[in-house]
Amino acid sequence: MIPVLELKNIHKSYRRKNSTVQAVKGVEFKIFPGECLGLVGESGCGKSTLAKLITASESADRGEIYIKGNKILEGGKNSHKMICETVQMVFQVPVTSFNPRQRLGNSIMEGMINRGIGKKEARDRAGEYLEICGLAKEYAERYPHQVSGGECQRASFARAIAVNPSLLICDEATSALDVTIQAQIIKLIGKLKKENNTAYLFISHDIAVVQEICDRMIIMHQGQIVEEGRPDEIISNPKNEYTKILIDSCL
Ligand SMILES: Nc1ncnc2c1ncn2[C@@H]1O[C@H](COP(=O)(O)OP(=O)(O)OP(=O)(O)O)[C@@H](O)[C@H]1O
Repeated sequence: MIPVLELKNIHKSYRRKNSTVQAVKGVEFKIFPGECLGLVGESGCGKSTLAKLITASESADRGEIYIKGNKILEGGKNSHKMICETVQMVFQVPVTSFNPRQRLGNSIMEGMINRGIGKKEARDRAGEYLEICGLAKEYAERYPHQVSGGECQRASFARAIAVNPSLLICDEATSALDVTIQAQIIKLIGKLKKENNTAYLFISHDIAVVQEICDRMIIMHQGQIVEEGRPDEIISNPKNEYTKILIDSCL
């Protein structure tokens, strides 16, 4: 089976005024269709950098990224198109990812219209996706500042799933939600995984949530993968010293 996403020996550094930070050092992993991969690690270990590299908002110093078997080329038009068609992202603070002057419904419709769906159908579907994500259709008429953080997060999931992505990257996407909304979103992720074969890269500090929804998990420490495996196995029998500390501090 061809992975939806494959990272090979990825390195990324950031240059600061008087120093260089090695944010990602030789990271490799694959995600297959319908699989949810959890990415866990302390603040600053390079998780968001990986998400930025996958969506080409940053470019790697070294290494290769493949989406559905196709190599992503920096600045390549085809690569950009493929990322847009295949990958969607949901962020921790969704309000900043919405255009403040656009109603939520119009933001959700945008991706569908870009894919050739008629305006009327896109509008109907936007309402349906909002409902799938636990919001009334009427939320389509609201602006981002007129909804709560949790509601905005659900609208952001609606926007992401409206274009039926093969890979959905959730970067701390459930961290700011209260437990009931979080449970709804987790249920939704499970449903989409099963029904649409959507693959997930689920970036989180929350090992308990990762254990609940992820098929595999990766532990990152200082830019490197230090452990990889099934969440239950890692949590009950961590092999790496850092993993042990992380699990003890989280559970
Ligand atoms: N644009 C940038 N310029 C310079 N350094 C950066 C930049 N972006 C990230 N870094 C540094 O790279 C390292 C990895 O950052 P990254 O945001 O990937 O971590 P993270 O694991 O996502 O952290 P968090 O969980 O806090 O979001 C950190 O040391 C961070 O300070």
